[in-house]
Amino acid sequence: MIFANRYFPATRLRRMRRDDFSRRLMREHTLTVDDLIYPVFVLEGDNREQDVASMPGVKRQSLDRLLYTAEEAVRLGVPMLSIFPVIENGKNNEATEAYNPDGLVPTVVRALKARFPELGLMTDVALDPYTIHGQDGLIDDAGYVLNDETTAVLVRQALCHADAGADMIGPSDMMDGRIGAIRQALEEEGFIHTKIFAYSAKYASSFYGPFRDAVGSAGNLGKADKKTYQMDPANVDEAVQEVAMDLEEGADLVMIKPGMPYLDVIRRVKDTFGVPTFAYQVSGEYAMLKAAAANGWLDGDKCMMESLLAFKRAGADGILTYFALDAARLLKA
Ligand SMILES: NCC(=O)CCC(=O)O
Ligand SMILES: [Mg+2]
Repeated sequence: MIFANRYFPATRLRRMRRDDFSRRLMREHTLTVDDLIYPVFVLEGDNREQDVASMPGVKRQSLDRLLYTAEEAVRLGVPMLSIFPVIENGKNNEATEAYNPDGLVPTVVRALKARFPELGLMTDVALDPYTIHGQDGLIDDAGYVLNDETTAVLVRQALCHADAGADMIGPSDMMDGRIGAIRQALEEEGFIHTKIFAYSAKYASSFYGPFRDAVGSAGNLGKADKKTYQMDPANVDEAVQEVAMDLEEGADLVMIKPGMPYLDVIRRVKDTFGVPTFAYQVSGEYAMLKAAAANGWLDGDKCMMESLLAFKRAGADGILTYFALDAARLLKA
């Protein structure tokens, strides 16, 4: 008999796997509620709630309804919400609504902070909800997204969110130099505690489709793509460079997005920098798992928990996920 492992049978790895107690003792990674960030979609107006067809279980809600969702997040111990606005009126080429102090996001932040001061709030800093063309920045006549002109608007947007009480600013736009510009402006205006959660390695992914349905930017974007500013899915050294720059410029936390198809990037970033590193399990990942579960092809709860644990194993400190409340409920049970 030929043994692949010459120590066999002295070493039987199945010995430790045989019983639940020994499996628990040797478990290397765990998922807890502290790892979860819940992205929410907010609508203008009152008493409004809409299902997102491609994201079963996810809703767009007006503020009065969102307060109940926030209350549930607090009850379950989820540390933070990430707020995404659905802008129905006021889109233009200059994205002026992005820094309106009485706009949807600042209004929602003030109301949530007043009601649930202990619940962390992150706001998205990017112009795609506010532009007619659905790009994350200002464009020139050829449709090219202008870096420095966009950054100037992002700075105004970030200050507007910080002034409303946002705990974390999440620039998701991928302009060069925007973390430094935002950090400098925050410092100058006295917002020294406002954290910057940098979407550092955001790939030009096809897994964002359902999100664009949710915020209603899919129609605006049409057939255009974001490849001149988001990263090429083929690259990983470039992600390291992106993260290095964002940290140098003053980011407090960094993100890799999407999640599950990019676990190698998470591991590389965590090992290289050892800083707070997060994954975004994006809308397309959520939709895939939900669709398979709805068909009876996968066990939805088990695959959800396994996918979230995989981010921890890959080195992530936490995960932005549309499953946050569902996972928190299971963890509590
Ligand atoms: N800036 C936020 C996103 O693009 C979210 C993507 C997704 O969940 O698909
Ligand atoms: Mg960058």
